[in-house]
Amino acid sequence: MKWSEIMIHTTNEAIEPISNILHEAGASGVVIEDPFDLVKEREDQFGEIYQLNPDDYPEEGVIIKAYLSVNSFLGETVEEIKQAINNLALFNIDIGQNHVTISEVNEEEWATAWKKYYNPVKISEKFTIVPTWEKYEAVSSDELIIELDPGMAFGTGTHPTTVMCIQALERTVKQNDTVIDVGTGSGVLSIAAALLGASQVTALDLDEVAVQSAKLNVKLNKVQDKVTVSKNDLLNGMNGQVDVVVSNILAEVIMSFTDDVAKAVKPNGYFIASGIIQQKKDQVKDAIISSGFTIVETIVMEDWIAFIAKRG
Ligand SMILES: C[S@@+](CC[C@H](N)C(=O)[O-])C[C@H]1O[C@@H](n2cnc3c(N)ncnc32)[C@H](O)[C@@H]1O
Repeated sequence: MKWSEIMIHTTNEAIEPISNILHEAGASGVVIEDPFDLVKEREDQFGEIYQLNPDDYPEEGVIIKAYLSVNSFLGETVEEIKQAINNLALFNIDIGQNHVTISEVNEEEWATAWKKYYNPVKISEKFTIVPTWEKYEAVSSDELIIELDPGMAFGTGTHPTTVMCIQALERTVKQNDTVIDVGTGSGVLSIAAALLGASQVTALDLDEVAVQSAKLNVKLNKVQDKVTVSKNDLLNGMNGQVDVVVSNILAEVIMSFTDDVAKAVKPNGYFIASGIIQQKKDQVKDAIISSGFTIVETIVMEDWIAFIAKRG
């Protein structure tokens, strides 16, 4: 099969909405080239073990690459993508240079392009994320390993918004806790919660592709006895209360359902909210506090913020 590579030069803030647009347009996976990854490696903060080529990275902003199968309506698909990206500006999302280029590649190149950027990576004190196709031996006996095949869902486990959630889960989840993961993507956060000792984890996503991907990864990590994956819009229709709700979604979405989260969290339980771009930090914080939470920790990574909030 022939593939066409679409390349969009944009901003950090626009990664998630543009990735969603590309997924909805049928793109097969999305690769993010972010110059922060290079800096991160130089700092060697978490002992990352891969080499990156600076020539592949933009000097400012990020490049999002995705692959579309070449068919008779490719031109229309590309136009729809461009239009949807332009519309993001209406929601005050900074789309930066918004430079879009298209080129053709074959299937073999696509397979390499995707995997080149995804290697075993230690993302927190306890967790190392390992792509299913890589061999990896644990370095220490208390290291926790998450094997992942994100397929077309968001959640390679290495995005700053995900990393912050995993670090927050490490600090909040206790043995036998119950957890809800809203917007599970590849299922990475639910798997992390189960490996940290949660007895029951509910993984929810609106996107059927994510639901299938999460189910696969839950089995791969042998936590299917603890994690249930379902298609659901945020917390709609959910009953009962849990110890921890974790959600890595856009700031606007977080703000839209903080009251529902407050109903779903037990007194003294936690809400971990991520996917928040710096500029939206105060708005999201206010929304979380006005729903009855106290912010106990603010985590910052690159342009992103995550909150650990406790219900009073
Ligand atoms: C940024 S990804 C996070 C994936 C994963 N939890 C992680 O941390 O890497 C956000 C996910 O939220 C899902 N999502 C967006 N809106 C949603 C909604 N209204 N209800 C449930 N899931 C939603 C998307 O499909 C996507 O999989």
